Amino acid sequence: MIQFQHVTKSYSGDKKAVDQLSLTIPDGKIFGFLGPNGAGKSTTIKMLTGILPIDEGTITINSFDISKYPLEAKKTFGYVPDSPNMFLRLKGIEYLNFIGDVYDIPTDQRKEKIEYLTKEFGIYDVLNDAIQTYSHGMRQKIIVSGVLLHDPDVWILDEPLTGLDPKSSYKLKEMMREHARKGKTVFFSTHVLEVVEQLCDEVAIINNGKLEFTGKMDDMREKFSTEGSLEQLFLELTNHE
Ligand SMILES: Nc1ncnc2c1ncn2[C@@H]1O[C@H](COP(=O)(O)OP(=O)(O)OP(=O)(O)O)[C@@H](O)[C@H]1O
Repeated sequence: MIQFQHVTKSYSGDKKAVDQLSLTIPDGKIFGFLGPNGAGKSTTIKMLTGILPIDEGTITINSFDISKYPLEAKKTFGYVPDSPNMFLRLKGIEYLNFIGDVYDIPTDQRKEKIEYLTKEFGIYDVLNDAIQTYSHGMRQKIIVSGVLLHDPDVWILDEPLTGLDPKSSYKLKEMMREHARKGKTVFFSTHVLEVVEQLCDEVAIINNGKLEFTGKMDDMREKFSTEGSLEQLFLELTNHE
């Protein structure tokens, strides 16, 4: 479970990138964090994962406060960032073995899992190439494989489907469903309404740093259809490339 309590963040000046966000992400559900470009999704996820300090409020992941107990909190989650341009000089296999070392995954299990995951995502044959030679989608797949390799309880995914080919996107969605079915936590962000409609059990909508809505998908549809003030937001969430 993830809990945000009155979380606020400004980069500079008065404008708040995230403003008094309070939100609970339950276990056993796929939870979508939806908002147009610049709404505050990545800032929220960067605070959640301990990359950015929180100005005000608290965030707990499986009861560990990310500011007070960062190591304990970090052991419980896996994170796929929106930009997969990391560890570019490593070969794919070196990156996955590095993750295996960090999370103490026994060598025999590691080999089997790496083979399974990278075959599922169609990157097995390029594991001996440097990540910098990979396309955006392939870089994303190696990072997703790294997260799945250590199989954390809590998955935090920032725009995970952007840049994935349809087959890999389908596979990742299936894996997210399976993880939630096992009673684990899946929290992902997107600026595309259609993605949450396909995938989510529950959704939170953020706009200009503020929470506009949180609840079940049917209630979100109802809110969009009945509240005229949300029309512009709805257009921004549906009108994408
Ligand atoms: N490093 C930064 N310095 C200053 N302002 C920033 C920085 N990063 C983000 N912002 C601002 O904070 C606000 C929220 O940005 P954020 O990246 O969290 O939005 P987002 O919902 O993730 O958008 P996108 O869908 O485009 O990734 C925006 O107004 C953005 O311009």
